[in-house]
Amino acid sequence: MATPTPNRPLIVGDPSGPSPPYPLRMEGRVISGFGRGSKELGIPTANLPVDDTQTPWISSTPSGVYFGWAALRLPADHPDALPTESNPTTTTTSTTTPQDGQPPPPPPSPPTKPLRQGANGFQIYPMVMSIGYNPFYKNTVRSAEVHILHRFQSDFYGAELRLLVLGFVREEKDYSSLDALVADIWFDCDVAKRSLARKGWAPSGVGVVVGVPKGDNGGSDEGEKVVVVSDGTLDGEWLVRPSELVDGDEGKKD
Ligand SMILES: Cc1cc2nc3c(=O)[nH]c(=O)nc-3n(C[C@H](O)[C@H](O)[C@H](O)COP(=O)(O)O)c2cc1C
Ligand SMILES: Nc1ncnc2c1ncn2[C@@H]1O[C@H](COP(=O)(O)OP(=O)(O)O)[C@@H](O)[C@H]1O
Repeated sequence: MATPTPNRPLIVGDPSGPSPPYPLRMEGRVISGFGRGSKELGIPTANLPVDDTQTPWISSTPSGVYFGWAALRLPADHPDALPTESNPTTTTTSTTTPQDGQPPPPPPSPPTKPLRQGANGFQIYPMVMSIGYNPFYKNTVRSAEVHILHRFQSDFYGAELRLLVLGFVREEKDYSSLDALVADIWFDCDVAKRSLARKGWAPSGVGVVVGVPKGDNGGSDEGEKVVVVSDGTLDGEWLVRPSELVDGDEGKKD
């Protein structure tokens, strides 16, 4: 049994971008898990079916924590669904929020071109995920569960979720307490945010917002420093290609 992992790096991977076997791809509709994420941990995790006919790499990949980008296709009536591409409202540019004791930053210069936030109904978010047996809970079935680094106003069971997995953070562990597990997951979130906030790790042609905590010691203060990585160099087209799933078959939670 373990305490939170000490002295681990806050950034994973080379600045130029992911290296083989990454990126790895996984997709499906969000299914129910054991209902612990929100209630016990305060960290909701969207589960995807673990099926090696659909995701050939999943059975051989080491259990552990991974990070990358999630593309989520929310139903139009979901409170977090964005306007459609035909009616874009969002333009972005690189900016940060003020740091304590520092003068406010100059207003952002106008963007040279509007950056799309996604396409074909998909919205892109940074994510951190766990693949494995959750030794703290002693699961007997392997699960794949994703914490999207965004505060959603409501659930999205049944929504189509695509994952571009870009790197490995750490092995999964048992813990001496729930607090120790939660502390390590928050640190994983910080590692994902910082690692993705680099041009070589951000999708090209898409504006993405990554909240990075202000301090250097991790923490869960999402959004204290907001980094907008405009137009990275990573090929993210797979994330936003048109959906092949039939709507109306979302298998929503009762
Ligand atoms: C980034 C991340 C790291 C995780 N690391 C571990 C871990 O090291 N050990 C473990 O037992 N569970 C780990 N989990 C899994 C949580 O225990 C799991 O999300 C929780 O059991 C909720 O499951 P549920 O979706 O079935 O409710 C991790 C989850 C996430 C999102
Ligand atoms: N930031 C988020 N990341 C992942 N899922 C979220 C997030 N916010 C809300 N959810 C919703 O919460 C659900 C997961 O909650 P959780 O308590 O872990 O239950 P379950 O065990 O059924 O997965 C997801 O399926 C999704 O609908």
